[in-house]
Amino acid sequence: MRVEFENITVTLGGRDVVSDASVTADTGQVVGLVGPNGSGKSTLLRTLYRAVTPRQGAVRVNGQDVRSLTGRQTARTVAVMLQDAPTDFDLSVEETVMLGRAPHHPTFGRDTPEDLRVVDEAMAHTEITELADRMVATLSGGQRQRLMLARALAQQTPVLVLDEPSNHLDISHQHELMSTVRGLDGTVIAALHDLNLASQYCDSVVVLAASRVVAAGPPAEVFTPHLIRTTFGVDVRILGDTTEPVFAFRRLEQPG
Ligand SMILES: Nc1ncnc2c1ncn2[C@@H]1O[C@H](COP(=O)(O)OP(=O)(O)OP(=O)(O)O)[C@@H](O)[C@H]1O
Repeated sequence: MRVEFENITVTLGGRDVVSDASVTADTGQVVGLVGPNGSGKSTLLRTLYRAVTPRQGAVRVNGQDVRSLTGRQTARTVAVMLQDAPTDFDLSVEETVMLGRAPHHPTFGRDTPEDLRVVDEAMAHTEITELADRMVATLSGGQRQRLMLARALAQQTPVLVLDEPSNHLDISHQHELMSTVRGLDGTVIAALHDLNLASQYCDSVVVLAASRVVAAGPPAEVFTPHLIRTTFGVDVRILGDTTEPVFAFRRLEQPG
């Protein structure tokens, strides 16, 4: 499904925290949102799953304004993996992944063999099968993050939103996660802090700074030393070749 954010402005606390942002993710693409803390990445994502209403603009999924979808239709269309997953619910890992099936059930419907198959597959994909009977509260940060991805995968939606999905993951699981989402058929939009991960796994990246989109396109074109310096305030050395650049960052020397 094609996702379009069209001239989105979001006002919170009397301030435009997203200003006139337009972003398109074509069907099957992985699009990365990058930018400094507070630049508006999460807020822009929230407009897609209707946790925030834009003051101006519209978000469309395959041409349809998300505001015209029911809650159930939204849950069947967009799955969300948040950066700080709640931990205070008294459920096992498997039961939590099963929550992802809820939008596919009739009200008070029972779990079907198909639900169990999808849940098993999602747990295997995210390497949490051996944790299936553990209570969520006992998991480590990284295990919890993989659980939240499993729940989102079990939802089997054509659009997946990831909000800083890898902040608790070790390096191997960061790559595992990105390569899992890369291998999905659906459209993925992810807020990412790691420019190397964004560069390696995203078809295109969108750079937000101070609530505005300042650049968008293929990572190799967008992530220039100039853009990284002006947006993030760090110097960058680019290693490797131009098709697979690797960034090494260094704090800007202070003048004087
Ligand atoms: N409910 C709210 N009321 C007032 N301001 C808010 C609210 N929610 C977010 N903001 C502000 O909006 C701005 C953008 O926040 P947002 O979480 O979208 O940024 P972000 O780019 O995702 O940041 P980070 O990289 O730190 O996660 C921030 O200045 C934040 O403090």
